[in-house]
Amino acid sequence: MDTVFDYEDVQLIPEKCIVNSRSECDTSVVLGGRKFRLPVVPANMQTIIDEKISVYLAENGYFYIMHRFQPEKRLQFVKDMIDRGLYASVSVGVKPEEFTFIEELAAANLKPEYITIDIAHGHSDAVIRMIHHIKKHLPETFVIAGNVGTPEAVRELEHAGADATKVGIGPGKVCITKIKTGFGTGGWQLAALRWCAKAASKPIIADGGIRTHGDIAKSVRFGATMVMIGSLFAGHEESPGETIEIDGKLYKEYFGSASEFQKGERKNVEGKKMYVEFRGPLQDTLTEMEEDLQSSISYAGGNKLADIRKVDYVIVKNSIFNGDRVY
Ligand SMILES: NC(=O)C1=CN([C@@H]2O[C@H](COP(=O)(O)OP(=O)(O)OC[C@H]3O[C@@H](n4cnc5c(N)ncnc54)[C@H](OP(=O)(O)O)[C@@H]3O)[C@@H](O)[C@H]2O)C=CC1
Ligand SMILES: Nc1nc2c(ncn2[C@@H]2O[C@H](COP(=O)(O)O)[C@@H](O)[C@H]2O)c(=O)[nH]1
Repeated sequence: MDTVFDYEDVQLIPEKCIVNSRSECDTSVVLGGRKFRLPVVPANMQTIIDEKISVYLAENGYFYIMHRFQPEKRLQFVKDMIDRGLYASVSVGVKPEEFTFIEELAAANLKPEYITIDIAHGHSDAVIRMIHHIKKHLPETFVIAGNVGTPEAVRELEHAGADATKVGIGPGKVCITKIKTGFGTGGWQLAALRWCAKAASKPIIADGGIRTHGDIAKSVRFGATMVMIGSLFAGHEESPGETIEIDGKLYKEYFGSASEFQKGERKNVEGKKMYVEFRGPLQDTLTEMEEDLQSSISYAGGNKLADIRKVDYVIVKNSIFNGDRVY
């Protein structure tokens, strides 16, 4: 592998503008035959997404993936979304009861449009077995498999039948995998994305490490079709995490899916809890992301998302913030 770098080490190089207004730039993306307004999906974590947010995102043209941490509610969730005329998008693990859940969906003739296999170390036979299981019982469902961090893993999961792979092991804000195990793409997630994207023949979802809206454009440049984001979505008034007040300022709870707060025990803990600053309504962030991405497309000299893929870049090793705070 050649040079490695992360989001903050890279700047994209502008091309001559071809639009008269940033509003002409189209940020939409197609995944699994559906068109979404943004190439962004809030992380399938319990402090990021819930039923209400899922409905809001589906109704308003955004992609969502419901988390898998209240398994007793999942079947009804799929049914409710279908009854409302909305697409259903849920997550599964790989334990035996998760295989049963797929069979229950099929038996009830409930066919989610999207199922995401959400495992820390997705390059595994267990994930391959689950891909085969979903394709056998729900052949029309679009299967996203992850998480992985190598081209070999992308190829193997695609070969097993995955329709998209999710790349990112350890770059997350509440992740401690990199510290506790010494493994992962933390610190070089953007280069890992590029490495994986070169091997991919199907869409890639870049997962973790997004700290600014510009990082979304950088992900697209290096091969992502969609970008999964946790921390930037944790602080909204709709966010499911607890709201606390410190010295008159509001904060929201954000914890890892492999943290003791999620697991209820201190076993194989690879995640932590933090508090993020309150950011107001979710739609304000989605609108700002869209505006910023429209601007990115204009700097790329284009009018659609794919035009970002063509731009050149420089590596500026840890210097783009020049000592400034991000916000
Ligand atoms: N993207 C990332 O960097 C990471 C994300 N996470 C998130 O945390 C949540 C929990 O993940 P996960 O622990 O996989 O889910 P589960 O706790 O559901 O574990 C899934 C299965 O995989 C096994 N397993 C877990 N990790 C490994 C491993 N390193 N090697 C072999 N087998 C393993 C588990 O067994 P056993 O527990 O007995 O080993 C279990 O049978 C998920 O939402 C995941 O996305 C967690 C860590 C990293
Ligand atoms: N290593 C861990 N990674 C985790 C855990 N819970 C979630 N995640 C991953 O983080 C991203 C979100 O990253 P962010 O930088 O946008 O906040 C999420 O989608 C998961 O892939 C965990 O407990 N440990």
